[in-house]
Amino acid sequence: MAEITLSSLAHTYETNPSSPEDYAIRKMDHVWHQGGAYALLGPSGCGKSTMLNIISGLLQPSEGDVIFDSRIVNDLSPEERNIAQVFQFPVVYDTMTVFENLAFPLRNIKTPAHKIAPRVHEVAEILELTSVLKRKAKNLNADEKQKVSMGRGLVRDDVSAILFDEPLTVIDPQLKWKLRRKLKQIHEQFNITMIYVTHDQLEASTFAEKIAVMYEGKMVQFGSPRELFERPAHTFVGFFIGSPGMNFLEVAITDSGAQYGDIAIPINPHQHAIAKASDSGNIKLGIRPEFVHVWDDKNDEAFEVNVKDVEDLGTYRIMSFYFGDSLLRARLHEDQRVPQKKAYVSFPEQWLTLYIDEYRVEVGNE
Ligand SMILES: Nc1ncnc2c1ncn2[C@@H]1O[C@H](COP(=O)(O)OP(=O)(O)OP(=O)(O)O)[C@@H](O)[C@H]1O
Repeated sequence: MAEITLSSLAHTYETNPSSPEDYAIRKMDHVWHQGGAYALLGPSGCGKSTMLNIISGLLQPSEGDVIFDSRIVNDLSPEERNIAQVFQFPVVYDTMTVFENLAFPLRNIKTPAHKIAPRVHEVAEILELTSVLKRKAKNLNADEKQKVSMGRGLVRDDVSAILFDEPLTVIDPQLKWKLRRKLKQIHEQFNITMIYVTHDQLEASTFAEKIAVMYEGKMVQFGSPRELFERPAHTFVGFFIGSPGMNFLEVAITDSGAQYGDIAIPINPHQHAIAKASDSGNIKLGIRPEFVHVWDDKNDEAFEVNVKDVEDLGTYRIMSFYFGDSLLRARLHEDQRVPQKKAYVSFPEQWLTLYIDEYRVEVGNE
């Protein structure tokens, strides 16, 4: 078991990188604490697999160090790093039985014979593989094979960490939910560091205590699911997390607040001061649809807006409306009056976030 530190880490697949865009991982520092349940979340191509392969030792970073506790492990192989990795597609030995597949990693590290069967049975029990232990792996279906693959990762209790690279992609949707819960249970039981790569926010937030969001080779936020939702540190996090994502308005900063076209929007004084001092031409206001206040009646605090449509999503509704030239969204509660052509909305100051060059400006008391 280990704390995994990435120190000044960067990786490029190019031979002569000339710009930041040439890097699959841009220079970064990060610590994965021992025993954490983490998700690495981001869209296709943002660098998730590259990061995982650098931690496991399948890939050598172009720059920086991978440190397990206080030891630099850059030159160590995955076996020497003691990392278990579970991939998108099952890695099992077809001609072996399920029992032999699960026992294999233990035999590899010369586990005494009397300890092997109890451990294999324990892991098989958790993954509900007990009834197929004697079956040849080639006779299993895709779900069962992937469970065996995961079991092979989980069977050793001496690993530094277990890395999962989209392990539930091939799994039937019904079983996906169950397996995610199992992984969580295993994490609680064995206290092993787990890093789980996914591009699915639901998968990430049901599994992980903390989520690292990657975007264009950068880790743009590392926080709890709640932090990512309430305080997105980067516009990408606001856009990517939540359904629908955050609303954004490109604004100018005036002496009194933010200005969107000819509409003045009051903002937090601390954020206002920072924005005023900035010479950036890229300033945005963000607010989640959940935090847009939709009033039943006209009042001094509210902006009058034109409603485009209201989508019924069962327990709630999403109202799309025009604010100046921008199409924004607000979430309506089940029992809330549904506005017709006109609606009255306001943006509560505590939920209005200012972004300069795509990064969030902290509010004074945070
Ligand atoms: N072996 C390689 N050679 C060259 N470029 C690569 C290689 N592997 C990945 N890349 C590039 O590095 C960037 C990051 O890829 P990576 O596979 O790490 O992303 P990812 O977030 O895991 O994506 P996905 O979810 O699609 O697997 C992408 O631009 C990709 O095209």
